Amino acid sequence: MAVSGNVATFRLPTLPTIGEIVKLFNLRAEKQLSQNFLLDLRLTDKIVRKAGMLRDAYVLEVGPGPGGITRSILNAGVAKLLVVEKDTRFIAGLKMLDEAAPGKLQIVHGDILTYKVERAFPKSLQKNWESDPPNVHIIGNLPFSVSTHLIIKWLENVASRDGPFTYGRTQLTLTFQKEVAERLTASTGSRQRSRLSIMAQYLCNVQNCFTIPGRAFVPKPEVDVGVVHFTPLINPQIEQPFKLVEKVVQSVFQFRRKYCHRGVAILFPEAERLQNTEQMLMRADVDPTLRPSELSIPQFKSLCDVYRGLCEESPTLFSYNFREELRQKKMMKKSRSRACFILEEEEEEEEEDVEEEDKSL
Ligand SMILES: C[S@@+](CC[C@H](N)C(=O)[O-])C[C@H]1O[C@@H](n2cnc3c(N)ncnc32)[C@H](O)[C@@H]1O
Repeated sequence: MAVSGNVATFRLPTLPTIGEIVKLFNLRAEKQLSQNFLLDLRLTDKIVRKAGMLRDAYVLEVGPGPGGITRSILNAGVAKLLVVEKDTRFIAGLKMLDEAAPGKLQIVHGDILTYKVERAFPKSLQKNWESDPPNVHIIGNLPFSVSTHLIIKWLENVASRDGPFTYGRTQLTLTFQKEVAERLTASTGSRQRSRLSIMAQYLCNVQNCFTIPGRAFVPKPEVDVGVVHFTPLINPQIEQPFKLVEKVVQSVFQFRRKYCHRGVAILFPEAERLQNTEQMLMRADVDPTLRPSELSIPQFKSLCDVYRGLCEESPTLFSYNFREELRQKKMMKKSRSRACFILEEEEEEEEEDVEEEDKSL
């Protein structure tokens, strides 16, 4: 099937199926690398359609593996496709695709976490941030651990308009574990609303395109997969440095089942906690008894703006680290009562919540 709606001018010649490529090159999926392959080209076509119009586009595919999505991208009539693959075993199979699509495919054996995307394509593709997105796209079905790490890195790049966003508002189409895809797109008040929802949505228009059942992959992962499309916003909904937004959002969601004042409080050293928390929530006009998931992005914006003001008034505030304070308190207690060390109830609760939030990023 060609990409629907587009009259693609390029079609790959008949090639061995992805399943045959996997057998031919003995590409057994490595469990410790969380490799799961998509062999059904109708599905890979569907993912690629969600990236938008790719005719004459410059595309970076992350983690092509045996090349299912790679074929669909080439068939969409792109000008250039650059693939970054970490596992050398896939390079020979990808070279077959290179021969079938001369001049279109560039294979990089490397790690996307360190690859310099800003050098991948010609500078002439750059567009103003305020213009339509450039004809540059990133597509990938990566292991979940990598894609979550990567999206946080790339969101920071959106904020600073560097890395893949040197070209302008480069669009991303990436897969995530279904639950992460739901968090990325969760709206105010929903159960899945989390730190990731705010960080993604204040910077991008984020769309949960569709879910791929785990059974569509070989080998079958334990979970289903969500395909998510990101288009950076012209104007971020919060105009503060990424690290400041990250700190406020992370703190608020630290105690996700409690009222939001609990999370806001940990932005401040113990000595001035109560007073500053009250002041911050009042100035930001945020009801302290809302749960973190009930806060809208404009409310996070107010919190970030007020916190920025407080940091300007007190220059050491931004470097304050609640966990560090907690760790030092624990160490002092430990040394005071080595024989029987009992955590106070509230600290235990805080520790549990901190751990719980770490798990549910
Ligand atoms: C889940 S498999 C998907 C393969 C293929 N795209 C598909 O859909 O069938 C993930 C692929 O990403 C590659 N990969 C994992 N970590 C990577 C990294 N840091 N940089 C580049 N590729 C990576 C793996 O080797 C593997 O080929």
